[in-house]
Amino acid sequence: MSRESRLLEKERGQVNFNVEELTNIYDGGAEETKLRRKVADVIQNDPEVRCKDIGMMTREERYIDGVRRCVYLYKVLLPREGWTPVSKEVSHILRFCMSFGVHAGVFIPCLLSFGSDEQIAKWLPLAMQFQIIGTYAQTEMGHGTFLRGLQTTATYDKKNKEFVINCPEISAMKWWPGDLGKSANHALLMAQLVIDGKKYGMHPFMVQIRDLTTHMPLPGITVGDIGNKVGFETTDNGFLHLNQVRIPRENLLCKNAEVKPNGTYLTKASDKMVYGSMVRLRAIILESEAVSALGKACTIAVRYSLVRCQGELEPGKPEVSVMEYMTQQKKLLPYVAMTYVTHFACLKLSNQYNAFTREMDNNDISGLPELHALSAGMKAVVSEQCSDGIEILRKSCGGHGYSNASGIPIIWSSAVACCTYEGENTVMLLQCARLVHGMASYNAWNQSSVELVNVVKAHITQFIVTTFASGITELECTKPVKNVLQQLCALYALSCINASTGDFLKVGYLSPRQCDLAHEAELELLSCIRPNAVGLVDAFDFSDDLLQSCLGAYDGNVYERLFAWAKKSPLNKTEV
Ligand SMILES: CC/C=C\C/C=C\C/C=C\C/C=C/C(=O)SCCNC(=O)CCNC(=O)[C@H](O)C(C)(C)COP(=O)(O)OP(=O)(O)OC[C@H]1O[C@@H](n2cnc3c(N)ncnc32)[C@H](O)[C@@H]1OP(=O)(O)O
Ligand SMILES: Cc1cc2nc3c(=O)[nH]c(=O)nc-3n(C[C@H](O)[C@H](O)[C@H](O)COP(=O)(O)OP(=O)(O)OC[C@H]3O[C@@H](n4cnc5c(N)ncnc54)[C@H](O)[C@@H]3O)c2cc1C
Repeated sequence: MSRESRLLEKERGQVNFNVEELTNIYDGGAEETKLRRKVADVIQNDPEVRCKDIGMMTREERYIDGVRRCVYLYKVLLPREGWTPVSKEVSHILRFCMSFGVHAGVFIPCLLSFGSDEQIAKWLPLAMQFQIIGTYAQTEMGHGTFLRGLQTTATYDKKNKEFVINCPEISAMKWWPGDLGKSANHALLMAQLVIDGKKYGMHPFMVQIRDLTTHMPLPGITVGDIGNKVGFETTDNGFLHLNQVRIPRENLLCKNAEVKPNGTYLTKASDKMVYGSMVRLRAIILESEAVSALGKACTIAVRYSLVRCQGELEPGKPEVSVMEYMTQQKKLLPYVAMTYVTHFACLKLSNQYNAFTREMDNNDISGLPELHALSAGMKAVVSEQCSDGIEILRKSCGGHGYSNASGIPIIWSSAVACCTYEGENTVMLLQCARLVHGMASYNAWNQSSVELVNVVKAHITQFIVTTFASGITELECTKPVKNVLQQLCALYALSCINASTGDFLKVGYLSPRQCDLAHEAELELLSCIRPNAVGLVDAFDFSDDLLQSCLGAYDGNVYERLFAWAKKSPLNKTEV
């Protein structure tokens, strides 16, 4: 056993709470843990679909690997295991990053949100069996945030009972939709509806873009991949230009509004229902795309920091693990706390979303404005805090943190996108401010928007802390687990306060002495939590396969893994 493995084993011996109990709480119960592990075992024991190290792959190899694994998953593995795309098991499969995230996670749910019963009956079975592969095409080259500015039009042709879809200029081209570039043959396309020269705003249309046999683009369609990005390498974000493309009248997804054969426009629900898909995604992607990513980065950085020996605390004494340095504890442990605290706040948000969908089934959408405000604010605050944290955790691993061998750069490159998609964060914060504080006149409004953004960040952080604090109070668990959760709650709250003492001092909410006390209390908590650090990240229960990290493996064998990984570099195929 290597020295590093022995160090980690010693650390695990001093954890003072039941790690399995905390895993069960994090998962939402022992049965959930059992289900998640069963799925992980099935995935990891099937070489056709298990996670592999993509660190050395080209962009094209990563895309092809993601598509191949995904098709195998749906065509072979799910039927073999007796699982359907809506089985609970599949919700755990999304953790194993593959392609078709937008098809499965956006296109299909939006079809269910916007389609009539007949339209769902027509397209859903095809989508579930991948006979059609869809994208959600809303954003254009020239507009992403300002939806009322979208330029793609859908003009109703009464004579032929068709819509004519057109991108009037280059900036109207759809740009960014995931799975669009090479995979999708259909698009759930958002366009401005026009009837007899009158504009009715953004509406959803089902548009076939490729031939189902040859996969060639249909007439009037120009489609392709937008090129290399910061991350999301397994996803072919694409461009789509439509030149006078005709679709049947029946392809307007008409749960909320329809156009009669004679061109009469009939609305059936609030025009805000068209925004529903964005509320849903903001409410449910945070856990899988931001918080889970932070948990992986914490696992890697904590395990590595416990085995990385560097320097002496006392001259002449043996080298210590970098986790003994208070600065390292300050870098890592508040983000371990954030993972737990935001995980449970996101759970509350998704529960609120599910409650809203039940109200919506009874035609009650009165809760939509509040849910829009909370989901927009949470999406902005949590995605930013998590992605900022992942970068701090990467830097805390020194040089090896800068290598793909650590696994953290790939984790960060995917998580940070959550600050932009589904609503750019600043815009989301301002939406939350508007709904929480009311809309002043546009000029007073723009002049105060910088402060409003900060006010909303504080508002949402307070929601996160109070949600977790009340959740712990109600939680039935052993005392050691409750104690460590209370420490994490206090650490997250204090780290947020200490990052903003200026605001508290400015308004006289805290005195300078109280600010000193808050700072001292945080340092004391770091020391209290330090002995449990490895147990807290072990409780996330990320397998080595999921982490794909030479620094964060469960056994701590960092150096052997690093060297074995480097030797696989394509540059090492030849000595010269
Ligand atoms: C489980 C998932 C699995 C896999 C997926 C994995 C990864 C996903 C990766 C990528 C997917 C990404 C997809 C996308 O990015 S899709 C595109 C997302 N785009 C956006 O979010 C656009 C953001 N812009 C907006 O939301 C609006 O334009 C904005 C709200 C910013 C401004 O609206 P507008 O300009 O129309 O004016 P306002 O006066 O501000 O609003 C009008 C009115 O409507 C209300 N409103 C606005 N938005 C919403 C909403 N979402 N829900 C409810 N209500 C909304 C707003 O409050 C105003 O109401 P009122 O005051 O009563 O007039
Ligand atoms: C990885 C990834 C995947 C994506 N997947 C999809 C997809 O599947 N389907 C899809 O339709 N789209 C997708 N998108 C596009 C995404 O939804 C948009 O990029 C996003 O909505 C932001 O819009 P934008 O790019 O036009 O930014 P802009 O709105 O142009 O933002 C640029 C800057 O302007 C500021 N700004 C804009 N408006 C305001 C305002 N009113 N007040 C104050 N500041 C403002 C913003 O804060 C930002 O700083 C994806 C994007 C990414 C990165």
